[in-house]
Amino acid sequence: MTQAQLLSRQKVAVIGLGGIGGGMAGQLMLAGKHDVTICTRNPLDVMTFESGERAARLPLNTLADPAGASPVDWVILSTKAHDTGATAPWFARLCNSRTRVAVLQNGVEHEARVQPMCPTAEILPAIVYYNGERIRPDHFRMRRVTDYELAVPAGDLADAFSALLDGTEFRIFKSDDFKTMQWRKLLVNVVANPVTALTRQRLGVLHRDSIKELCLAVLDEAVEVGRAAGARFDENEAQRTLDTVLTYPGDAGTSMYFDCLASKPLEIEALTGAIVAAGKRFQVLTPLNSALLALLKAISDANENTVSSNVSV
Ligand SMILES: NC(=O)C1=CN([C@@H]2O[C@H](COP(=O)(O)OP(=O)(O)OC[C@H]3O[C@@H](n4cnc5c(N)ncnc54)[C@H](OP(=O)(O)O)[C@@H]3O)[C@@H](O)[C@H]2O)C=CC1
Ligand SMILES: CC(C)(CO)C(=O)C(=O)O
Repeated sequence: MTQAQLLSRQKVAVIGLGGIGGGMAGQLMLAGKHDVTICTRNPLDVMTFESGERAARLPLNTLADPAGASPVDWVILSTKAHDTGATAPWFARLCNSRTRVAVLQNGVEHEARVQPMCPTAEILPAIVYYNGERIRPDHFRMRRVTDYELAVPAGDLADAFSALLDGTEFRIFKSDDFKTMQWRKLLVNVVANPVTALTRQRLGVLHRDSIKELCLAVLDEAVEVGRAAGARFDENEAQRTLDTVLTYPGDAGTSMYFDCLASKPLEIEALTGAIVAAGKRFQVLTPLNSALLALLKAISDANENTVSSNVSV
C-alpha cells in the first residue's frame, strides 16, 4: 500500500445492516479502501453481496456491543428512522470532535433526528435511491433504480463523502436544492411504501389503473404540503412522481413492504406521518394520507406488540 493510500484510508462505521446498510457495506468492502466496522444487533462474519451482475462473498468486521466501539472518521447511519434513538450508545462511542456522520434514511428530518446524539459532529443528510434487500440473513442485493444512488447537499462535506466512496459503484448527486430533492423522494415514499405494505405486493401493484388513480390523489395532497414547506415542485409534480415510480422494477419491494412481511414496526411517522404533521402545521387538508396513516399505524402497533411479546417470552 502506498503512502497516499495509507493517508486516505479512513475508519468507517456503518450502523444498521439491512437493505441499505448491506448495500453500503458491500460496496465499501468491494472497493477495499477503508477500515469498515459494521455495528449491528446480529453479528455476521461473511456476507454474499449482489450488485447488478456481480456477486461476491465478502468478510465482515461486525460489532454487536457498543462498548467495543471506538471513534471513527465517518459514521454511516442506515437504520429505519424510528430506530434512530436506539443507536445513541453507538454514537456515544463512535464520535469524537472530528467524526462526520452521513444519514442514509428516508424522510425530511435527517439532521433533527441525529444531531442530539452527536452534538458536535457535522451531519450529512443523504437521500437513498438504490433498492436494497436482505434476501437472507447473510445475503444482500442492491439494485440501481435511477441515475444515481445517493443525493446529498452540495458543499465541502459532500465532497468529502464522495471522496470516501471513491472506488465504489455509487453515483452521488450533489444538489443545490436539497430540500426539494428530499421532498421529491418523500413523495415517492408516500405512495410506493404504503401501497406495497398494505397490499403486501411488490411495486408492480402500482401499475393497476385503480391504484394509479389512488396514488395521484395521495400525491396531490402531499405536493400541496411540500410546496407549503418550501419545496420547489414542478406544475405537474404528482404525475411526474407517479411516472418515476412506474419505472422502478415491478418485482422490487419497498422497505416498508419488507417490514410488513416480517411483522416489524413500520417507518410511518417519518414518511406518511411527516405529510400529515406538516399538513396540520401549514393548514393543508390531507384526508387520504391521514387514512393511510391510520391503517398503517394499526399494522405497525400490532407488529410492535408481537415484537415485544416475543422479546418478553
Ligand atoms: N431498502 C430500500 O430499498 C430503501 C430504504 N431506504 C431507507 O433507508 C433506511 C434504512 O432502510 P433499510 O435498510 O431498508 O432498513 P432495514 O430494516 O432493512 O435495516 C435497518 C437495520 O438497522 C438495524 N438496527 C436497528 N436498530 C439498530 C441498533 N440500535 N443498532 C444496530 N442496528 C440497528 C436493524 O437491525 P435488526 O435486523 O436487528 O432489526 C436492521 O438490520 C430507511 O430510512 C429506509 O426508508 C431508502 C431507499 C431505499
Ligand atoms: C424508492 C424506494 C421505494 C425504493 O426502494 C424506497 O425508498 C424504499 O423502499 O423505501
